[in-house]
Amino acid sequence: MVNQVHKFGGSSLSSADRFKSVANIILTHAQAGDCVVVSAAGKTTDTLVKLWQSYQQQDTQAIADIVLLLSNHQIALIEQLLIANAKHHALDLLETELSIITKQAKQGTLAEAALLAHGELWSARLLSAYLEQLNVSACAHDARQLFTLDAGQLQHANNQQQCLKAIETSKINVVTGFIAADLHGETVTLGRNGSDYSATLLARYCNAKKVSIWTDTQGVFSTDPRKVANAVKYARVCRDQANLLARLGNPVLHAKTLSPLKDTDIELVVRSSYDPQGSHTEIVKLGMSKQKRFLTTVNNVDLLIVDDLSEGEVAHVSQLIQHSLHHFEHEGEIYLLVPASATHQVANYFAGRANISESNLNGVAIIAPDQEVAPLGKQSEALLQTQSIQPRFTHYGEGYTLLLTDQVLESDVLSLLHDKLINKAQEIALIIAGLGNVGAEFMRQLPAQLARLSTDFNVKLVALLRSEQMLVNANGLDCESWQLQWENHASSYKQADLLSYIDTLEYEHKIVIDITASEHFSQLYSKLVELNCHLISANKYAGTASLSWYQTLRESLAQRGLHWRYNASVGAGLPINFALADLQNSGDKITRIEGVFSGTLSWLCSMYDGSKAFSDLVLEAQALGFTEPDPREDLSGRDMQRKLLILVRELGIELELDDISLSALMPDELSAGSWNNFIDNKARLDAFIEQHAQAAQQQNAALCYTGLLEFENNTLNAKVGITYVPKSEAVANLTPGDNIFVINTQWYNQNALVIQGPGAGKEVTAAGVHSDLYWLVQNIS
Ligand SMILES: NC(=O)C1=CN([C@@H]2O[C@H](COP(=O)(O)OP(=O)(O)OC[C@H]3O[C@@H](n4cnc5c(N)ncnc54)[C@H](OP(=O)(O)O)[C@@H]3O)[C@@H](O)[C@H]2O)C=CC1
Ligand SMILES: N[C@@H](CC=O)C(=O)O
Repeated sequence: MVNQVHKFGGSSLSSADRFKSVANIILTHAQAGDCVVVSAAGKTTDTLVKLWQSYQQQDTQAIADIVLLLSNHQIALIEQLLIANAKHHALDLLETELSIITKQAKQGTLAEAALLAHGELWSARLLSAYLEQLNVSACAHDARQLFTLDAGQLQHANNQQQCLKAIETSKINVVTGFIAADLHGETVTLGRNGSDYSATLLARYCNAKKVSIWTDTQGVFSTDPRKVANAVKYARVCRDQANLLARLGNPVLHAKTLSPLKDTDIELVVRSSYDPQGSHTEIVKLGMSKQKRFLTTVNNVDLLIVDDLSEGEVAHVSQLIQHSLHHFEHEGEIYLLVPASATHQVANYFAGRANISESNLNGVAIIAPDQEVAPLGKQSEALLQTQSIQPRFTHYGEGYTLLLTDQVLESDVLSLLHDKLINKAQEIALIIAGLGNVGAEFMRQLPAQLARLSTDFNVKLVALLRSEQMLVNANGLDCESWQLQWENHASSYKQADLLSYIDTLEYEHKIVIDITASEHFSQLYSKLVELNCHLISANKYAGTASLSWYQTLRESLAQRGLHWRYNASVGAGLPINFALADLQNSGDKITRIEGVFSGTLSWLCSMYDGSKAFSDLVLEAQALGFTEPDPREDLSGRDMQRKLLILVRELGIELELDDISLSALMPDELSAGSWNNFIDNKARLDAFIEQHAQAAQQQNAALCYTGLLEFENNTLNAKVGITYVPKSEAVANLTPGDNIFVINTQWYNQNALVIQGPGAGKEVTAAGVHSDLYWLVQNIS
């Protein structure tokens, strides 16, 4: 049974390395019985078209040159991919075919479609032979044996029978795209982007479940990402909008590609063969995804008014000019939007029934949910006028508006339209994990923050999570009354439930905010990134996980263009990460960071004067919301060690947590066992501290807990631990709870840059997370 049809275009097969990547994709994504539809390698079809033109012009020298070019290209591919008999066989066949082409060109018997078909035939044969060489059972099919047309009409019943008979269920079936045969067995082509069409036809004939169009873009974007940097890739697009995009000239999908899928449940996915693990776009049936906004450009078109247009004529002319035509009714007339290069041919076809109404037009189409079309059209006209661009023709259709003008719209104008009309409407989903000390405060601050953001952005809170329960609403939760909703509607969940919920969220951007203290939750990050979530962490576990895990996470974030903010994980609300990034961006080099990076330990050391037991102060710090959920994480120095590692990695230095030496502010034996056990033995902590405090006092110093990162003779020294600091120094005189970061750099050498202020506490930490959220929303939209 054919499970999937994969289709690879010319750019996916443009070199031997690309063929190898395609084979890898097949190895991971295809199974026996699947079909792989291929286009001609690289620019082979263009070269064959040039050969045909030279043949028509009877330019024998050009014919010889082009045949040599084709031969060299194919020989290079074969030589680099095949060995032994497979190679010799492929080279022999190629030589025979090229000499037949040369002979037919001399005799005047070349046929255009049969000539163009060679590109796909070469690709299918080569890929199939290469797969066999990799011990993957594969066979090549010439689609002229599968698809027959009679007077331009596909013979569906017959074709289906042919396909079901020919496709081998125990092999990977590599099928030529783009070509078919007529009733006499003569080659016909399926038109521009015919290989995509071949793939969906094949899927229909073989009852496949899914078609994957592997291309050089990651999917369907809100606009052309090559022209507009802020273009957003959509995870799901409805077939009707994809169809409209195609008819209006958007190059990613073509209207013909979609037609065989009508009334079927076959899934269609557009994904990148350059980034096979990356995210993609699913083209889904109507109602399975919300309608989106798109901006697509229309270049070099003419508008024809056609009289007495009968049913099927547009499809017929589209077939004739090998381009999907869009037609619409406007002020009582039927208009055809025709590429200027095809106007002559179209006008000839209608023989006196078509008049050119406007010519040499460019412009844009905005595709949007019906109710948004009119206001968007008006706004775009106004925006174009601010750029001194007057639309020559404006049409409001079902689900789109078309604005045509004299001039080609450049990237700056498209970016303006996109930012104002498309991006601003994009929805951002917030998923918040952790509603404890800091999380609850974050929620208290959220309504005011969302109100601030709402003037420009569409941010919705869609999930709240604790360790065992979650509260979700894909349309948005009311963040003022979350506690009440939690009491009434929170339900237990498993990680798989959470991930599948996030996967189905129909938002352009998703942000997961981790305000847990959970290592387990941080281990979900890679899956969240696969679901295209941006991340914000107050939690320090991901930033201090093993270097290999951390680097893999960073790579997959970068591959997907996702952000990860974690400013609150060090210094709570203090802008330490921003400062380090800015220093480095300015070309400065950080040579030393020293200070106190724990609010809890700063508070404890400053408050301790012997009048109160140290352990009682620990409980007070806990009640003030300074400590980690288990304060031993602070007392052990582990929390400060984590913070230093986060800073070190921020500087691009590759280090593991245990490379930072540590001495604890408590006796080692108290680290094991339960918190109650610790409380039972708190006298040992008090004695430990008392001893250190006296030793410090004898040196006229203060008992402090500090961290240090320095480079000496190119060697890195990173440590956290107990220090006796002379009482005259700033570190010994901190306001209780303050952090201090003393930063030396190339430019701040003798006179250090100092960042100091509250380094723990729920308000400042929650505010630090909000600062990351604000930054992220500004930067993703
Ligand atoms: N306090 C401070 O000044 C600062 C704290 N931070 C960091 O902020 C984070 C939160 O600290 P704090 O609020 O004090 O911690 P709390 O223990 O008070 O709250 C933790 C929250 O996380 C939830 N949680 C735990 N595990 C999971 C999980 N697997 N999935 C979803 N939710 C989970 C808990 O849910 P449940 O109630 O069900 O257990 C709880 O709501 C920590 O990482 C801390 O290091 C960072 C800077 C400063
Ligand atoms: N427990 C931590 C809280 C912030 O990360 C500290 O005291 O600094």
